[in-house]
Amino acid sequence: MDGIGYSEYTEGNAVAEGYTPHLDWLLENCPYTLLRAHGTAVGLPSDADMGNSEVGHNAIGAGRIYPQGARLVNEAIASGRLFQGDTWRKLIDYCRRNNGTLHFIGLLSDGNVHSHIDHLKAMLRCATEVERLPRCRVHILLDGRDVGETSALDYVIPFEEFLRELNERTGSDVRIASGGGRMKITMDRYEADWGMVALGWKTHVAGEGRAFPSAREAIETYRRENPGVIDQDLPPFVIADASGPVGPIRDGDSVIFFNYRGDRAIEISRAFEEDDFDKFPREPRPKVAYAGMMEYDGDLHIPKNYLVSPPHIQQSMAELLCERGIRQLAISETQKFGHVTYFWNGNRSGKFNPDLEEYIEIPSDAVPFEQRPWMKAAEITDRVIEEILSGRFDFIRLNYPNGDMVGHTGVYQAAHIAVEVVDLCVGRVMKAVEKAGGILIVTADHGNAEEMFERDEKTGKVKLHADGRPKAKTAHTLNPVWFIVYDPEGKGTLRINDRVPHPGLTNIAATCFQLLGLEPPEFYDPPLLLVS
Ligand SMILES: O=C(O)[C@@H](CO)OP(=O)(O)O
Ligand SMILES: [Mn+2]
Ligand SMILES: [Mn+2]
Repeated sequence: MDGIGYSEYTEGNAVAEGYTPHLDWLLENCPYTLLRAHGTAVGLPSDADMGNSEVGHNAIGAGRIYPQGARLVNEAIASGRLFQGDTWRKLIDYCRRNNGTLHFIGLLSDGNVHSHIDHLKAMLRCATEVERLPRCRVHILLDGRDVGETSALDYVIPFEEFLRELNERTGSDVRIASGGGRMKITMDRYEADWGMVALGWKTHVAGEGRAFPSAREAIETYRRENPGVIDQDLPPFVIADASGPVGPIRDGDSVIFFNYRGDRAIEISRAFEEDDFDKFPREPRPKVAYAGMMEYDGDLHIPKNYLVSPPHIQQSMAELLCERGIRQLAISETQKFGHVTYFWNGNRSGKFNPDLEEYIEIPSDAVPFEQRPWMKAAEITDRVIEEILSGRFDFIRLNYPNGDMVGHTGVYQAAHIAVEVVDLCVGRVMKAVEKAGGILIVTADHGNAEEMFERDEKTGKVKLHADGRPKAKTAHTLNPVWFIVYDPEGKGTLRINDRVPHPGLTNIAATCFQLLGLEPPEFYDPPLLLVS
């Protein structure tokens, strides 16, 4: 149940306020516990970091905690290693030799899911103060999904001030060159909508699009013209002065995509790197040196050059279950397909053993999900029931994206429907599991839909707009998630082991081994159940 967490608050809680008879029944009748799904429990820098799907699925699949991208980049910057590495040197030398510009493209916020603005600032400082590059350009993707839904100017205004001060001090010329909402351009994932990447290319690379004198004016104008639009959906813009766009990407330039998380960074990286590329016409396609903050796909080696090495996740559960001959199915719709495959398997896209594994992707709708909160849950369920009853698999993992994808829209009524849809489908899966003589685990990778209104951190009170409406929250949460075991035949023989210290997502893998009758690897975090 992606993005369905537990919160004691009921106001703005689409899970508590939704009609969820199956979930209610499970919590009434089955062993369950709450798992930590954020912060250090999933390898993030601090417990102030909310959970997300990458770290959540990595943790579930890996069975133990790995320091994650956010932490690895912090460390590489703090130690100076990032700036001594081959990739940084190569990009600096390339644009210096060609009298080119150093470009940065990425998500401008401190959400710490895909990126962190402090990483960008540290690189700009080094590029100007230390490397003495005369010119840098920044292409900003507006967030509103991992941070407040209309917080773009809270980042853009201080950032413009930071650039002004930096330019004054170093004599360099650093400017914002283009941008747009992250759900409109550049950050598509799992090939759901290449059109977004094509539009990002046109904006950042060609410098084509509606022109504004500054990012601030672009944002203010778009908000005035489209009342109610939230940052992630703001249209693209190009910054121009009297002589035209200030920062198209040209031959001899270097480009750093500064997001560290892979799913939404792979497509744009492919557009920069692949010679045989047929997803959209790249006109122009400048000769540049390109690098990502991290290696985004460890199997396909995308991109070729990266600044920081990703966590090297090994011996994740899918791999070890293959070694034990367990036949496995992974299933979801496009929006979360990579989550149950690529993230679950430690950020690798290939199978471990094609004879034992099958991956099913149900194509997602390409619409804003508040318009289709049911998404493809029914289709996923039809298919999984067929597969459960076929007896072809020993272990099935399934992701319902609704709580998360609809939660991100900030539309409360839609989130309500999303949660009820998931509950309805869980009910259908329960029946199939019972018929097949299996066991069902119901859990989640992090919260979202259980907290649809912003709350004051100190008082816990819901924040309100001037007109009294609650402020929508689009981001993930710090809440724990349920871990419920439905064992229709077991007659109460399974119990939660209360002695497991600080249970979190990383305890799930060993628990699956336990339920499959296998000894869990001793380097996994301990299983959650007592089996008697
Ligand atoms: O949509 C996304 O990219 C993230 C939020 O930034 O959500 P999730 O981690 O659930 O995929
Ligand atoms: Mn998720
Ligand atoms: Mn999400």
